[in-house]
Amino acid sequence: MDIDKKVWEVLCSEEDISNRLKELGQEISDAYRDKKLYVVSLLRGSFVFTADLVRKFDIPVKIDFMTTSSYGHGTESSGSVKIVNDIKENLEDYHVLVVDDITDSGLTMKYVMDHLKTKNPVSVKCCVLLDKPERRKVEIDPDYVGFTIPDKFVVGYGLNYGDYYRNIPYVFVVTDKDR
Ligand SMILES: O=P(O)(O)OC[C@H]1O[C@H](OP(=O)(O)OP(=O)(O)O)[C@H](O)[C@@H]1O
Ligand code: HPA
Repeated sequence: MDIDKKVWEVLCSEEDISNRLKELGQEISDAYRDKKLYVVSLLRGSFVFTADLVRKFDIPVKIDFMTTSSYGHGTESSGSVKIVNDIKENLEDYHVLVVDDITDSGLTMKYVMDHLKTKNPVSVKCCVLLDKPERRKVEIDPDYVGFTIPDKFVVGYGLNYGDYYRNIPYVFVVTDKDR
């Protein structure tokens, strides 16, 4: 993708994201009140979303990070998910909530949730900012979703293209200038 020959179309503005995160934060706080909650955030893409989301919780929470990788520099999943860095803590007493920026093919979230279940937590659910159900390759239906989006490659707010643009504070779609 030659980014200079493209236009950026905003899909989720900073205001859209901020408003939706307040709702999600409240919903998740209500669901896990009086439960031991452990957020497992999937690096690198989820660092922005996780930082903003957990600050909307009004309940105590432990937070740790796993690093997963499947896309490399491209716009298509390699089909195989690698856990580059795993959780070290014993999760047996905890309700785990996996937080990621996007569920696309679903391969990453399915693989990580299956992996975390082997650590015998009380429960495992997931929360994603963006859900792209048209691209699913495995069956997975995220428990908490910020926005359901069409089948477009999206960038910004943690999501990268060629390792850039993660720092853009909104989500945008890149399209051809002459379309
Ligand atoms: O549903 P899927 O098709 O598996 O795609 C979703 C995953 O792909 C991206 O991660 P990536 O492997 O690109 O690593 P990154 O988090 O470092 O960007 C994204 O952050 C999700 O974790
Ligand atoms: O649409 C996307 N954009 C950026 N990274 C991604 N990883 C999976 N899908 C996407």
